[in-house]
Amino acid sequence: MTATKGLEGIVATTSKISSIIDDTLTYAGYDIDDLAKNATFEEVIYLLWHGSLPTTSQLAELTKQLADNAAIPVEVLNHFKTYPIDKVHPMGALRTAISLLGLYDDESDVMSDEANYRKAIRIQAQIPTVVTAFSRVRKGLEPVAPRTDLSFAANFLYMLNGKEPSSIEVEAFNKALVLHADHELNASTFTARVCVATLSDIYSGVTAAIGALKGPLHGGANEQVMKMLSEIGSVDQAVSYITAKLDNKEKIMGFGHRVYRKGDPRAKHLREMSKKLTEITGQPEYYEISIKIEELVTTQKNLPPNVDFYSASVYHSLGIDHDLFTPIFAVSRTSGWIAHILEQYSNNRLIRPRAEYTGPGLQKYVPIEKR
Ligand SMILES: CC(=O)SCCNC(=O)CCNC(=O)[C@H](O)C(C)(C)COP(=O)(O)OP(=O)(O)OC[C@H]1O[C@@H](n2cnc3c(N)ncnc32)[C@H](O)[C@@H]1OP(=O)(O)O
Ligand SMILES: O=C([O-])CC(=O)C(=O)O
Repeated sequence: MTATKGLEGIVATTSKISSIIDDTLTYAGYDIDDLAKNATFEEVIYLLWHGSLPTTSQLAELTKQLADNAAIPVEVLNHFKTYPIDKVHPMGALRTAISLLGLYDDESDVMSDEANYRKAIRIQAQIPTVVTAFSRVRKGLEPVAPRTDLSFAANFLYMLNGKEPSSIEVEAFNKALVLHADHELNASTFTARVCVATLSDIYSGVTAAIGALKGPLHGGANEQVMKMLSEIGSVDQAVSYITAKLDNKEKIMGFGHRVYRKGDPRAKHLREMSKKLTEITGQPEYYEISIKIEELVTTQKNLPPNVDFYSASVYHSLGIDHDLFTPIFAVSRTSGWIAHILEQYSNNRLIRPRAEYTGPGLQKYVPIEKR
């Protein structure tokens, strides 16, 4: 038995949900470029969960189900108030809150297809409420109740800020949600599938996935990108900052990818949005610094930006706190995690690979007084 470090190139499952072939990303056969330009996030949820785009009535039904289930139990809201609020990262709060939501769901451990679909709706509907309510509670503000007349993207920004977003803000946020929704067998999705392949419940699968997304080599990179942009501060500082990091063999967050070689097709949509939004907010430097970093890292390391790179300046331009960037990734990726969880249940086998043993040879037990 020989191990493949990081399981690189190992095909671990079949899936109908999304594919990355020759650097092209598709959701159920639809090119991400097409979806990013045309689709709402609600349509993408339907596509990932059902394998086809919804009709008008199917979309209306899903939208209503999401709206009807968006409120979260008061116990979860009260729980936030018990957290050591100034020390808690919102990804830790989110991981705990999704687990907690499972305790208040009467169907948490009911494993029928119908119950699993109802739980899927509840989790997808409630995750924006959890993220936005936590954000407000930690600032001493009252949570804003979800509205039933706004789109998923608009409702998130409304619950976060307590005021209706502009159309360009909704367009940008919807696009970001569409672009982050699914990505084949990335680390957090694999985690979710491993978890539920033991026939554990959906809440456990999503909680486990949030834990995996949190790391800076995966979803946590977007917050780190913003930290880097803030540290650089102006275009003329970019060369010395990036060169020093690369000379020091440090990774530049938001660059590189395990699967893409020529580049991440999602990045260009966010680059375009970043340009537009930073002009509107009067902070074009964040876009200009990003462009300079891209030029440096692609020429010096031949590494293109991934989805996390330009999402940072997009979310910053929407006025979103930097430590909410990764929870927002989770809000979107929940749609993909759930699609994969349901697919795993539908054709399940325990996921249990082997390890190549590299420890000592056979030892004889030595009594403690003789060691
Ligand atoms: C949504 C997402 O999860 S997208 C990814 C988000 N993560 C990041 O942006 C973090 C920065 N990027 C990385 O750490 C990596 O590119 C990963 C984790 C995304 C992919 O990593 P892997 O396929 O395991 O590649 P690995 O980390 O082994 O890197 C291969 C080589 O490229 C270098 N490299 C990879 N990414 C970077 C980077 N961002 N900056 C500088 N060098 C890099 C490595 O140092 C390594 O060099 P070496 O062979 O000289 O040691
Ligand atoms: O696929 C990956 O390894 C990481 C990624 O880009 C994603 O999860 O969107």
